[in-house]
Amino acid sequence: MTVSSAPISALITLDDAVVTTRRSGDRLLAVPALAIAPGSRTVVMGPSGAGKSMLLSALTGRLPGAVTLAGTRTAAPDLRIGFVPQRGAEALHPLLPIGRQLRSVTGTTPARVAEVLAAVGLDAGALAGRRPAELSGGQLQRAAISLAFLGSPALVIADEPTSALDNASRDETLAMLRALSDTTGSALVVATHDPLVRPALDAALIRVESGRVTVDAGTLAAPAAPAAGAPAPTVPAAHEAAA
Ligand SMILES: Nc1ncnc2c1ncn2[C@@H]1O[C@H](COP(=O)(O)OP(=O)(O)OP(=O)(O)O)[C@@H](O)[C@H]1O
Repeated sequence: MTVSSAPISALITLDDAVVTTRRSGDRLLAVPALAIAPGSRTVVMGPSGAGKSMLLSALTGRLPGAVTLAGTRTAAPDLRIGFVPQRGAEALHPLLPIGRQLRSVTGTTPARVAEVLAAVGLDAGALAGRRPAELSGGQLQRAAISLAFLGSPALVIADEPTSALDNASRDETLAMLRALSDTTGSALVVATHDPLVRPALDAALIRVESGRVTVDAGTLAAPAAPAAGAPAPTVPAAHEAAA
């Protein structure tokens, strides 16, 4: 496995990457060529067991111990990746109040946490002091999303972030992810079974079938570069690093 930290325009690339089991050498995933551009949105779709979660792991470069990755993976220097799991509770410590854990994980202030919770529609005054078991599934997913974006990552990866939600919470969550990726400039890669996710996110499409990854032609184009002299994408106050 080659890992490069040379400056590249893509956040992450995989070239001729193959994931196999260590014990039997069975091939679980093959990625001919894939690049995740800054600020892009991508949906990964495919049947159960096809290799969607394995592809997300391969993008992060952190794979389960039972498998190995061959080929070439490049990543932008100091790349920060936020993660949103299927159920928000999986991203949260079960015993700590929400506000306290968001503060301690990211080293930020209570005011900043309140700001970030407000950005995902949560009232910090009412919820920051509660433990995860005292929040609904939709509220937990919002808290997990705020945690994923809190560190201003260049890339947020989400593994079936809406599959445990009802339709209303799903639609709100997708709108939130889209708005956050727009306003923060973070790229977004979302694995899902749900065909509604891609149009809701206005995302490019990667298909995974029986471990084979294909990219819909032209859908992973990088976003338009800012005009010369244009300011860098602005990050709203709720997503700026704490002073
Ligand atoms: N830690 C592991 N060790 C060995 N094989 C694994 C491991 N994790 C997953 N696999 C295998 O890799 C293949 C792809 O699994 P993966 O979890 O990526 O599928 P998926 O497309 O995300 O499925 P689902 O939609 O059901 O979550 C499956 O055959 C699975 O059994």
